[in-house]
Amino acid sequence: MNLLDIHQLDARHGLLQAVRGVSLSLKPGERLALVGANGAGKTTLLRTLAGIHPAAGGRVVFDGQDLSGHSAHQRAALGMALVPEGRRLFGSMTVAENLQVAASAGRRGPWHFDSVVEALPQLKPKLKALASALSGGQQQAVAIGRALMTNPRLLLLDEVSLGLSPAAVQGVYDSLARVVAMQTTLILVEQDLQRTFAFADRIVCLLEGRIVASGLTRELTREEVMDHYFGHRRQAPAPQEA
Ligand SMILES: Nc1ncnc2c1ncn2[C@@H]1O[C@H](COP(=O)(O)OP(=O)(O)OP(=O)(O)O)[C@@H](O)[C@H]1O
Repeated sequence: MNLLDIHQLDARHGLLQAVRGVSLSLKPGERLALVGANGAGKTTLLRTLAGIHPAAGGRVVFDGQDLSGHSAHQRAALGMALVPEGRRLFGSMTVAENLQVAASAGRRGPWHFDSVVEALPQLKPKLKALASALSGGQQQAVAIGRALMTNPRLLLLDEVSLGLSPAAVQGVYDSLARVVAMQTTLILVEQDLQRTFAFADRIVCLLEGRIVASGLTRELTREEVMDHYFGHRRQAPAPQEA
């Protein structure tokens, strides 16, 4: 059985339709990457799944349960966790407090304070530091840790490498490798196609809110994804003038 089934999902910002008839399914343990140019609708789609942004149409079924009318809090309790773009930590709280406060929103499971810190060892020396005093990579690790504390069955990760140094990005992806070893199902929004290809089982490309390409990572090339990314079609050569 699928963990997630999205049927014809629409989402709007006022008059602008940011997500248009998106349908996709996810099996337990799958790693799906959402790619697309700026403004393609990736963030809106993740936020709509998490219940932070309202759907304008369609249905989301999570583990057989229709989530229509479920609040973000109810979705978190069922096992959906979003790591938002920009991290949104509680800057005046310590790292440990940021992690602990998330536990109350979630489910019971393998993730607890000690296992999260073990998966994110860069946090160990920083547990008593204020979140606002951390580097970007460390803050990103806290944001991932905070999501893990809810014991998610589906982890939604929005641009986790945005604005980080190459070393910090590597640290975040090393942590994610430890997370997926726990069979966590996830949807990842990532601009770096090299990372996407190395990490995801399946890629879905959005353009202007619609799915324009979808396939197993091993069956796609980066060139094919880039073509869809910007809505380019390979054009036949122009006929030669006589
Ligand atoms: N709060 C908002 N108010 C109005 N329009 C918005 C809002 N947020 C996003 N949009 C618009 O909705 C569309 C989809 O934006 P969204 O942020 O979902 O795309 P994205 O693929 O995540 O882009 P990026 O990679 O730049 O984050 C864009 O046209 C964007 O301008």
